Amino acid sequence: ISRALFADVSVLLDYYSRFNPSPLSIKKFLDFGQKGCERQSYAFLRKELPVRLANIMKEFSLLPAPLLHMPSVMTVQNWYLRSFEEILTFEKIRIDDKKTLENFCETLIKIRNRHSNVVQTMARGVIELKDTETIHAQTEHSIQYFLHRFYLNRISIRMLINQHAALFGADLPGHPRHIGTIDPNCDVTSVVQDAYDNAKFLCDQYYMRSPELIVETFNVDKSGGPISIVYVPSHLYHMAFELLKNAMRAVVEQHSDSDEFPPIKLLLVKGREDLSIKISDMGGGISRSLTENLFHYMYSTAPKPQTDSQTAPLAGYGYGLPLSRLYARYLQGDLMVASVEGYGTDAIIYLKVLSNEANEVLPVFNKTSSKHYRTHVGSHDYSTGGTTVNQFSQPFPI
Ligand SMILES: O=S(=O)(c1ccc(O)cc1O)N1Cc2ccccc2C1
Repeated sequence: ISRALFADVSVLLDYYSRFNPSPLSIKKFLDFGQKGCERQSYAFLRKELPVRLANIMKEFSLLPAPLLHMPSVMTVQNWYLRSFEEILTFEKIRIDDKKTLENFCETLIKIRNRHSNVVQTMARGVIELKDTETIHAQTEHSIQYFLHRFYLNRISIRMLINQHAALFGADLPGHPRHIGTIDPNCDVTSVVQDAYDNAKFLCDQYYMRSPELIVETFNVDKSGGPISIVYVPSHLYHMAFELLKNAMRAVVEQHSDSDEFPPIKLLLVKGREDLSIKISDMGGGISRSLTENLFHYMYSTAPKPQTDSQTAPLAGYGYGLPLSRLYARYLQGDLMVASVEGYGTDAIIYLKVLSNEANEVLPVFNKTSSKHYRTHVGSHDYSTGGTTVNQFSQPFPI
């Protein structure tokens, strides 16, 4: 980028990163989709998208220098810079005639396509870093912290673009009753069943057999009808598919020499506040010390050659679990894994039942977030008798 242009862009980055992103609830998305118009969406997005882009782009510069200078990370940064500039060209335009609205929508779709491989490209950047140098605790913490926020920010930007393109753009029309990517009556049981059918298909292809699924549902409002919420079916599908794949793999590998598998149990309960989906497998489980690694982005997406079956079953887990948890957290839900080593694992998805409570959760660039890139994760404030790391970072002479 030419020097003058670069100076100009960094001024704009500073300006837009000073605004906090404006979270929308799934109810607001729904109401706007049913009665909002393209001009209003345009007026909102041409400010909100630069704000969300600038907030995460400022955080890029806080990344540990070694990662920041990895070729793949530089590539992703350039995609963000170009997209940021392209949207800003609409901030200067006064008129919002039909042609401008069309150009805006085309620009959003071009940006969505440019960023389609961001997850893989960033993953490659982390692997490039791992292959060039050892990663210290602080660096690992900063990378984990950044990637959670970076992917959450990306989910939110793609949600805004997808809604605008689906409602006003040339995107293929989805379900007639869907509002953009949102289903006002998302039938959770049928989405989860779809996820199981597809995971089963893959499992049968790879292992020649697969465990059955037993579904139990409870609806506290006793309506007796299907359990449904206002939600984004593609997000729910992504989460359920990931957890069912993990459960199937665990059961098949744990019971490889027996001729029948313990079934995977899925409990679906719609409470007053939470809709919970618990997926229980008897796949042998995982120790507590390894459970936290399940959500680390450090594990390469290309699985390491498994030396023996004793090595952690999580290597090569790719980003499926951490990204699935971000989809849940994006609209104030959550995803948890509770394992009983030697027996099996429960994985639970929590979603908000009330659409006005399902607000976007958006990372904000400020002093608090910047602190996370500086604090020293090494000093502990608990002693466990093992190698207590003290401020001298050497074990006490015992
Ligand atoms: O770590 S797990 O307990 C496990 C983790 C997440 C999940 O959703 C379900 C799970 O079951 N598990 C994954 C796996 C793969 C191969 C062999 C054995 C195991 C055990």
